[in-house]
Amino acid sequence: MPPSAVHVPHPPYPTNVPARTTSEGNHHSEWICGCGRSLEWRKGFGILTGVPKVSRVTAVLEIAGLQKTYRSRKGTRKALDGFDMVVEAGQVHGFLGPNGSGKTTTLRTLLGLIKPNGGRMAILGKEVPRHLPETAGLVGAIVESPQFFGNFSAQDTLSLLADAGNVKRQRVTEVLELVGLRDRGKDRVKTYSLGMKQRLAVASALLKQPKLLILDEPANGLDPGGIREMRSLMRNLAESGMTVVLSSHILGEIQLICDEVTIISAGRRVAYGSVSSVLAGHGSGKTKVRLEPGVDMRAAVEMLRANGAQVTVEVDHFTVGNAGNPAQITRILAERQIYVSELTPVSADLESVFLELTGTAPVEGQNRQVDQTASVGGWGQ
Ligand SMILES: Nc1ncnc2c1ncn2[C@@H]1O[C@H](COP(=O)(O)OP(=O)(O)OP(=O)(O)O)[C@@H](O)[C@H]1O
Repeated sequence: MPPSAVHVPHPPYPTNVPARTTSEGNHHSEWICGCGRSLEWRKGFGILTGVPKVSRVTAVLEIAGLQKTYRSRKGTRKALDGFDMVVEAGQVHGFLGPNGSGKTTTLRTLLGLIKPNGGRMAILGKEVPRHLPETAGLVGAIVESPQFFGNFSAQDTLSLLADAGNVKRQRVTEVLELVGLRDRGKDRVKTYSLGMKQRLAVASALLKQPKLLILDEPANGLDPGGIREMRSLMRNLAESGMTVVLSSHILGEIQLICDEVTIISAGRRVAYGSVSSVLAGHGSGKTKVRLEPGVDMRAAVEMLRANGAQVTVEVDHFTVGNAGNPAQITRILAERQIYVSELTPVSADLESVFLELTGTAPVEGQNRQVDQTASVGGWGQ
């Protein structure tokens, strides 16, 4: 059945129906028209058959099986290899991946700047690129560093964009305030620092009060204070109902700010879900050990090292890096009448999980090449 035959305009967006996730992490959602009928033609779009239907659309962004191969005289390069992504309404969603993993390709494809070779995408319940004209006004995006006229001020730049997009001039003042450029809004852009230009870019993406904001490295060039301000801006926007997709290499920042993350490697999704669930699946392999007060920590450490443990000593505790079975630690120490008062697995942080999942952890004595984890299909062949 062709889409037009069943498509009834959807309720504006989005609903508060929670997404459901299986133990395997599969996302289950059903696409329902305003009339309440299921859009059967979307069945192949990441929807599992035989799954009970939720009553409304909850995903602001849904990508399924996206494929993109760049072709040139030199050969082909597979940038996206069946990539999937789901972003629920009102989230700050981190989009992470090493250099060359396919993030920009995904975002550019989503915005209609690149044609995919396969897969399906929908923004705010509408398939793109077919419905891009309807969704374009609802999406604000900075995918590559935007170029501004150096002789224009931020205010001139935004006013021009506002006029072109039928946005009220009042909104220019609001977005300048939001991104912290109020006092420099009348200065020429060529006098701006990198971070100030970045703020202007975010302001331009916010002009239309988009429902979905896509930002590629928004913290690029920002000072620590600016990064913190950007973080609270993102959170405030999400709290006001906007959905924010954030691509960044600053993983500590992502861990602080994002509700959920999608990790891409070699054009495929390798992990997704809430930050805590992604972390929960990956222990650090380290165990923190604290001894009873007054016990000789140095003797305990020596004993463990003699048994092959990799121990890092901190001020009032130590960490064993390779304790496959933490009971070994207590056994070795107890044999010498040394007793532990704390034995805690150290949880992984997003950076170490990222490095593990994407295979990009530095290896001593090796210079990893950017494409080392990519699936390269005959470049130069
Ligand atoms: N126009 C192009 N022609 C050929 N190959 C391309 C083109 N654009 C991107 N690629 C290749 O596609 C792959 C994915 O690139 P992409 O820019 O999507 O990565 P990325 O995850 O955004 O990287 P980064 O974090 O460095 O910005 C890379 O191997 C890149 O070299």
